[in-house]
Amino acid sequence: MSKVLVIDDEMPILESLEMFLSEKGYDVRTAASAAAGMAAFKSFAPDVVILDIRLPDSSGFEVLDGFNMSAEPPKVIMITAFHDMEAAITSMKRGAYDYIHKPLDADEIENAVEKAVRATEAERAAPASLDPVDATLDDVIIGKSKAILDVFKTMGILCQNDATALIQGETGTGKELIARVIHKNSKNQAEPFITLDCSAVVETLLESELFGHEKGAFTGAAQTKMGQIELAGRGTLFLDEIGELPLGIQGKLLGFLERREYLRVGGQFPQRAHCRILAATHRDLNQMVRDGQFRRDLFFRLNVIPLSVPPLRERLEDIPDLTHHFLNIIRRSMNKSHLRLQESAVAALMRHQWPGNVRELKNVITAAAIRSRSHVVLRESVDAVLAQQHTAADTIDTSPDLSSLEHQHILRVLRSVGWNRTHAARLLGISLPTLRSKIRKFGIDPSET
Ligand SMILES: Nc1ncnc2c1ncn2[C@@H]1O[C@H](COP(=O)(O)OP(=O)(O)OP(=O)(O)O)[C@@H](O)[C@H]1O
Repeated sequence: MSKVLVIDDEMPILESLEMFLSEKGYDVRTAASAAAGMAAFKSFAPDVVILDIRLPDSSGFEVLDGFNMSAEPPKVIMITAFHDMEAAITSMKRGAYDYIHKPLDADEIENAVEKAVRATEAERAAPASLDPVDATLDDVIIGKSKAILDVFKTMGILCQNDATALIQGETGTGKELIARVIHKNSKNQAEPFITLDCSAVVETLLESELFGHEKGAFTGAAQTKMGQIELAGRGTLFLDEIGELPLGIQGKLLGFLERREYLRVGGQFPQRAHCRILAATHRDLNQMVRDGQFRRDLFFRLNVIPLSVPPLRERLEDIPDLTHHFLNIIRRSMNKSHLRLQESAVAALMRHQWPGNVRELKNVITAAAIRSRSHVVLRESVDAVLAQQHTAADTIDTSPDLSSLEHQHILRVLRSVGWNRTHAARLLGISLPTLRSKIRKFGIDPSET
């Protein structure tokens, strides 16, 4: 039988909670002060404590700190009479499991206690030994599926030479990560790796961004400026979203790839370049060639060694390893070395279709971990994040408020592209800076997944 301790100085609350929770099958003790609460904690060893923030002899926060210093801290549900933002934030920051305000709602209390008990049980059921956090979490590509092993093979070839390559795959499949890893394993690894997102720069500035410009080349060109090709030195220039390159610049890029020479905007003397070009796109460049939107000759010139990254739904068997990897990253960034995922949650992750691919998986695990107030990310937290995503994608909002519709729609599009702002801006038909300002305006956050 799970044990619950209630600490509150209001007798009616103590009595009603004792009766209510006993009826629900819990072993309940009560205490009317901080001192009595600490004494009961030591003798009774509760699984869950319901703790009022205002107590006659001390603050509930100090009692909470005391519990958290014990060898086996209980799950603490803080309660307060005030709708107080600061108290709620302080409680969660100081390690409370949940926060509820008065007047107490029976269902809310029951749900919170049940969830806290389940979290405790999951923690006890989890293996005692922890996997050490891997030192190499950055720039590693996780996966053992046949599909990803094929990608590794092509990468191996690309690491031995400096051939141009085109990396194709849906949004969030890891194209930039792959480019970075190729660079890190190539002979010029000490040289720069520079990313230029072709869709994020307005057409008029793209040429100068790529090739640089001479002083006075156009209004506002007060100084000679190096382009990304020059800045990359003997390293790698990663051209992301190459499918968005305007046709005029496609011709100039082709000329550069063939001669390894280029002119700065407004320049007369060709510059020699040494960097390697890796390009990526989520679009079907073959189709774009057929539609006359992408130059055939440039496509063949880029696609010397094609590398196609399969969507996550075609390599679901990689999900357990990816999940483990992202959990390690979260452990490190949240400083929670004990964090782990309930085993049944992985099964739930393997049933999802992942339109936003690996980026979406990473976001879902992060959101579930942030929501979980225990060392174990419960399956129900993962389900809740996935369900929320699903609902947001499917529900037709009937709200008459235009601004909230805009907020919802932007959120929905961002989710559908795995939070890739560039793609979202394109789908929404607005510029990237406009999208950024709307994200700020509506306070949109990836943890809202
Ligand atoms: N196989 C993998 N192993 C580990 N992390 C991965 C893997 N694939 C993707 N990621 C992670 O997922 C996120 C998205 O990856 P990345 O930005 O490389 O995708 P992308 O295909 O370039 O996306 P986009 O087309 O939207 O630009 C990154 O945080 C990346 O580190």
